[in-house]
Amino acid sequence: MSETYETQSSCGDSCSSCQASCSSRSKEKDDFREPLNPYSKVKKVIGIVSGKGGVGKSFVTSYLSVLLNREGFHTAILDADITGPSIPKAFGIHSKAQGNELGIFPAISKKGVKIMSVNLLLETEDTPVIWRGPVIAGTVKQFWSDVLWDDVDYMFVDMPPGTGDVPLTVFQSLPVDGVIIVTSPQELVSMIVSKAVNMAEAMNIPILGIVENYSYLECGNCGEKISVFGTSHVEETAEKYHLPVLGRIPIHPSIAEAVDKEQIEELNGPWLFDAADALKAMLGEKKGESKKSFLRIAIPTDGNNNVFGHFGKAAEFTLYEIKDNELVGKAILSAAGEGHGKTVEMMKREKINVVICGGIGMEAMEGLMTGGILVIPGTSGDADVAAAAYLDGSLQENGGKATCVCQDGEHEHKEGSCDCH
Ligand SMILES: Nc1ncnc2c1ncn2[C@@H]1O[C@H](COP(=O)(O)OP(=O)(O)OP(=O)(O)O)[C@@H](O)[C@H]1O
Repeated sequence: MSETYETQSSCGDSCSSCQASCSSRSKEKDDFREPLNPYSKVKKVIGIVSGKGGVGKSFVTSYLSVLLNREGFHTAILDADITGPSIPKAFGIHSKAQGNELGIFPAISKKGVKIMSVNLLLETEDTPVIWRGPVIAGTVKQFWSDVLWDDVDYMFVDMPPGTGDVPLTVFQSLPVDGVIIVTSPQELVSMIVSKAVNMAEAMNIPILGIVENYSYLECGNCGEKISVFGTSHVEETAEKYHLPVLGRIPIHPSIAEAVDKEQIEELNGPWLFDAADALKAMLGEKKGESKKSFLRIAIPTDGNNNVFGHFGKAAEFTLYEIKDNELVGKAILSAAGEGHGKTVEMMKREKINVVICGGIGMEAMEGLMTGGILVIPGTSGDADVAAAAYLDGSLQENGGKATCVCQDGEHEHKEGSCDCH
């Protein structure tokens, strides 16, 4: 890449303490980047970086997305560690990415974390990715601009390890709002963290803090903390760069087990609560305060509680009101089947968050998505079952992928089915 970043900023010698809103960095950064696709809104992009490989960067990325998702935030992971993608497996995702003319659908975990990784595009998961820096950066850019992320509060980017050409190019491809540096307690740590700090500062990206992984091992009998990798230097390193320590994670069998069993969303541990609080502060949320999750799901139904085959022709929608993942209300909304334009407007008026349907025209889908409504097409059968499947995550994994997104007028609309295939 011929362009280089402006390393000076109006923030003085160090940009590590400056906030995401620092105007001196936003303009010059934008010049390098693809725009986010028009159907997505991402509030904060957080890069998880490490000065070297194998320090648990992917675990920190995944677990932070899980913690904030648990609190009701919409979280996503862009797996930019292209040559060593390990994120989908930790969430038990083995499906392939699907798409349509509007873009690529990310995989959605059981609890609702959106994930895009090169592993979702490979023929088989064990195919090695042997690509050079510019190709990797091109793929990461596409993950940013071609994936239908919808509405995301925090997008976590699992950066390629190290501070060489590849992570640098990836950094330049994305509008990162802040980075968290992951490290381990070894002698080398100061030098490795220095490199990561220098890289972030050269890019004018604020550093949110340092997380130390593999900090210690706790004896199961006496509770003694054993420093397996030697005495930690994280505090003095953090002090040197005026950065907070956002977490010290022990070597813990439950972590390795949760990742190996593909159940990271079931893991419980307090190790990254400070990091989660620092991230919440970026969106003005209070420490320890949980964002309540209210959800309004609309499903076109046929009068017998079955999913009706075409969104725009449905005479009624069944509305499900959800609070904290529990059904708190169910009602019928009359739609009169007046066509997709009026139906889209009705969905916006009714403040619907998710539409689950059978077939849907491209224009209607576009209208809903630009209104910030998540669309899951290709669903049939009992509407209650579909709504429940959405809530437990199985609809996103199985249904909705057989996307029946068809061009209006190019197929017959039959009651309860769509003929576009
Ligand atoms: N604190 C921990 N205790 C136990 N196991 C851990 C811990 N942190 C990470 N692991 C395990 O170590 C392995 C490597 O972790 P991870 O994939 O997160 O590293 P990484 O830094 O992303 O690696 P790379 O830089 O090579 O991409 C994983 O199997 C993970 O489950």
